Amino acid sequence: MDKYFIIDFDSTLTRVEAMDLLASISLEGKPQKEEAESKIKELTDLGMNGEISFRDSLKDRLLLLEANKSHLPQLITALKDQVSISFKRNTAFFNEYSDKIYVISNGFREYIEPIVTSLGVLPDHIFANELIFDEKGNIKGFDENNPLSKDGGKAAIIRSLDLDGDIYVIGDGHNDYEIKAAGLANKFYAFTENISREKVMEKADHIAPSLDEVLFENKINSAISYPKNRIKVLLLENVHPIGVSLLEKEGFSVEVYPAGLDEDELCEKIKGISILGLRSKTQLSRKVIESADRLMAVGAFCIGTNQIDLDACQERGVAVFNAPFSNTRSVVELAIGSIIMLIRNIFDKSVLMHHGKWDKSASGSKEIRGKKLGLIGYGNIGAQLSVLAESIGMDVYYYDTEEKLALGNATKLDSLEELLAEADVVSLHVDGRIENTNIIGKREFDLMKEGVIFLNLSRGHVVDITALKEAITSKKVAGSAVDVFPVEPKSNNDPFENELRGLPNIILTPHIGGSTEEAQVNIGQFVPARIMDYINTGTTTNSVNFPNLQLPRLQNAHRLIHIHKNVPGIIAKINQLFAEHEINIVGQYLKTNEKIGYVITDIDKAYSKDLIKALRAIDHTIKFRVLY
Ligand SMILES: NC(=O)C1=CN([C@@H]2O[C@H](COP(=O)(O)OP(=O)(O)OC[C@H]3O[C@@H](n4cnc5c(N)ncnc54)[C@H](O)[C@@H]3O)[C@@H](O)[C@H]2O)C=CC1
Ligand SMILES: O=C(O)C(=O)COP(=O)(O)O
Repeated sequence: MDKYFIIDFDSTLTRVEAMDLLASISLEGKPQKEEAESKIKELTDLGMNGEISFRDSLKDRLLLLEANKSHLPQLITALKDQVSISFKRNTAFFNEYSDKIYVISNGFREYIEPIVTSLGVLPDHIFANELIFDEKGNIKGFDENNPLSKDGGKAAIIRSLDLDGDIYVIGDGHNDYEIKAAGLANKFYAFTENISREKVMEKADHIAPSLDEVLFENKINSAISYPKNRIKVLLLENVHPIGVSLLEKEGFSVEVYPAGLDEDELCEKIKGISILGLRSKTQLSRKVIESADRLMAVGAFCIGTNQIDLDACQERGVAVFNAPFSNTRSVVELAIGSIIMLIRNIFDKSVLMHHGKWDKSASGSKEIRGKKLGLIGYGNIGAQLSVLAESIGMDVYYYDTEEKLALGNATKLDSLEELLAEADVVSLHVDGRIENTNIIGKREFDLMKEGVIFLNLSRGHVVDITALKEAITSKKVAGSAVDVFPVEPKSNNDPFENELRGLPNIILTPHIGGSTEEAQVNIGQFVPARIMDYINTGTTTNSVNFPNLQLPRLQNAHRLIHIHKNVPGIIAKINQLFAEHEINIVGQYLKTNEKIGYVITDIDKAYSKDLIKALRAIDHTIKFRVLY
């Protein structure tokens, strides 16, 4: 059975309503511009939602336009730029199916024809209204005999075409749905790439956020291998709205959840999810990863990735990305602020003041100038804190298990013990690997100077909390700032339980080291960009568990992405298959790490389904996908 596609013009084939655009051109410089434009928009919506008759809407809008023939070339040029993105990328569909595609619009042929014929639509497959001009070229009305100027006009056209086959209508308006309502179409696709009208979506057989979705549903080759709206994204823990909107703009179906989820909840929720976004709270365990059936990528919208079982992700071919330095500065500023507050006992004094007590005294209050800051962990945060602390007069010492360049005048120490004995202020900035559990406990506090200031803004499990409590109670530690805890509440509605509560000169903060607007915006932009690069091109730059490959944009080729266990001979097997299928390789990129191999092969356009089957069947294949 042949399939016919009936496509609407305004807000479907183009991103805008042509009449709105014409109004902005014809009313340019006129005092009534603003008022007229908003009335035109209102009338368009009323008509599109089926709340007033289409004819009335059209008539009233034309009157408000005050347009002239001379405005049309400008309108056509502007509209060419406004062809909907998914239509623009699917010109192959228009060429291949030209005898099956009709554009039926209540708009006007004068501007529709030049736009849609340039896409490949045949002139006699375009049905639209026609303008009437007066002798000065002013638009004075429309041809009232044209069926499209009347309500039910689209259905009348379809009836007259008498098409022999299945009819699929793609449009954003109520008048498109009317074709289906008249029993003249097999399916009505509500097209939502440009505008989503609730009333129209309610009536639709299928919501199509892009033309790719319609083509995919009808098993027609589209310009992209898989419609983006079918890729489900789940974002947990209040990811910044900018991150949400970037992923939505990309066309993914995004669900957001404000808090973390525990293991069992996540095992359920992760089903069907292709991209998971989380922050420091959500534990992404092996059990969760094994419950996932479509997971391709994980975005940690933070620095730390210790909450994610990276090995399990790797074994399942799930690439993990993070934002390694988007909130670094925020943590550093909190550390500097905390050191000054603690060394002056400001918090306790402030609490006393709130209780009406005036305790003016210099006893126990010091400057930070000339004090020794001991940094444990000299990574991104440690190193930046080193620079800032030095610039306000501290003497910086650091200890890192890896060889690190000393910045400014910082002094590298060879052991943790040396550092603990030296520092007036100890600040922890190690990563959250499991081996770092309780690296600071009773023994380490004992090694510190009397009256030391101690900060942990890294991860909760690296400090033995009971030992810290004892060190504070015994006055060994004179002040402490703790931002991270072995157990943290799942959301703002859950209580905070910890034995450090109520101790003197201790600043407790709810894991907000990275919680500044600047940092969250940075992260919200950084992580989606990495994920989109990965999904669209296979690029793995900044992935924390995949071999890092920066790939060129795909041009006129198919990209085959093969992830496999790193065992000998896989690449040979892949290439042998290409040779057997007489496939010309345009480019090939390979990188491995200890566990997996990542091979990207760009090939000429033609390939058979058998080749894809054979590639998937290679032993030790973890994941395989095709991009084109
Ligand atoms: N409180 C908060 O909101 C935030 C906390 N963080 C946490 O801060 C920590 C540091 O972050 P970055 O500096 O970006 O990480 P990084 O990975 O750049 O630096 C960590 C450094 O610690 C060193 N290291 C690891 N174990 C060590 C040990 N036992 N002894 C001495 N050195 C050790 C590593 O060699 C590395 O140089 C991480 O745990 C991260 O998760 C990060 C951002 C915000
Ligand atoms: O970036 C990190 O590693 C942090 O600890 C900050 O985590 P958050 O995004 O606040 O859950």
